[in-house]
Amino acid sequence: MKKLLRPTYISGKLDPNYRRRQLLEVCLVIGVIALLLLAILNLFLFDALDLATLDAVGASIAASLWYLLKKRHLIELVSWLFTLMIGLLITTFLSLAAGNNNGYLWTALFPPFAFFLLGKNKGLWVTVVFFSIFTLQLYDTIFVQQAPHLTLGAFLNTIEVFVISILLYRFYEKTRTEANQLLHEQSIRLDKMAKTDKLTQLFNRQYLDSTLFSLYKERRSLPISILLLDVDLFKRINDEYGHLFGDEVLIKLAQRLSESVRGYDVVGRWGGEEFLIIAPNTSHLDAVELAERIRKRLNIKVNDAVTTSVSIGVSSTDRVKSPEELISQADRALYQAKSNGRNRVQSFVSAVESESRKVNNTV
Ligand SMILES: Nc1nc2c(ncn2[C@@H]2O[C@H](COP(=O)(O)OP(=O)(O)OP(=O)(O)O)[C@@H](O)[C@H]2O)c(=O)[nH]1
Repeated sequence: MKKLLRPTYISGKLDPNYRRRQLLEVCLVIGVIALLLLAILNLFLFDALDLATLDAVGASIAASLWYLLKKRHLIELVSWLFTLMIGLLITTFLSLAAGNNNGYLWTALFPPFAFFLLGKNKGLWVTVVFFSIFTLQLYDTIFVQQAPHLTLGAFLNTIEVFVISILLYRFYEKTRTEANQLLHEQSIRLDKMAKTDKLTQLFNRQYLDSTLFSLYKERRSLPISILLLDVDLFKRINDEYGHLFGDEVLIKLAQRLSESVRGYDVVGRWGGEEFLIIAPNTSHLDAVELAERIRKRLNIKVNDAVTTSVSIGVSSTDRVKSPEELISQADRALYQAKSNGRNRVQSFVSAVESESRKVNNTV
């Protein structure tokens, strides 16, 4: 019941509800227009008030379903009501028309709607129930009411077509759902690959760039801070223990790094042995504190001879005019941290102060 009343919103063409919604919308709009026209014809041309009333009721039901679909986004509920409505329409028509025409051909329309709108399992059960009712009606028409043009052969042929169409439509629906599912999983996998750095499994530079740009655009009163982090003397580790060992160290550092940040921080590999942390809604002081905590946690004893250390440059958006400037300030701070002896955090603000102090002393 909860699922029936849960609104679902329109997303891209990969959304399994996209085409269901389209089919329902088209059918309901056509239904409202056709039923209103029939009501007018029945009232003014054929003087049949009872049929005109029936048409008007049908048009109101179709319009209400359209409202539930378009304005309330209740696609599950509308799918069920629409399928049941079609089933009722056909059974009512069959019992009115009896065997006077080939009206039972309308039953062929039921499975495509039921399977497409309700899925392979619910569609199967609903179709079986309605086909059983149609079969009983047909039996009554042929053998009880002795319809003139229908024979035992017609009855058997119809049942055979019922069974085959149930099997075929279920097969098509299964194929369609599986293909959709596969596409969906592939698009998730591709999306992940496009964002991820292969070695460390952190976000890659492209993703960091685009995230920083969009966060910068949407920033509010609180600043965004970034931490640019570089592993110290990493070349020595590579030279002494080999590139593969260097890779393992990078993976270990990346793991520790992602464990050290808060859930809303974005961590990625900026390139080589450099990492970037984007800390949204974080003041410069808080970012420096965060950097200090990270620096301590990344002092990892990799083997008896090697303990890693990192240098970190910190900058914040309250002092910049663009994301590029934010990066360049963090880069300058990082450079200072390296020049001041490595294994330290350098805020851009104090980096500038110490640079200007140096200039003043020289003058
Ligand atoms: N194993 C491994 N090494 C890498 C990777 N990317 C970059 N490097 C190495 O990282 C080293 C970076 O060295 P440098 O830029 O000289 O800096 P450093 O030795 O870390 O010294 P400082 O930055 O000044 O502390 C180079 O030897 C690169 O080859 C990688 O994916 N795997």
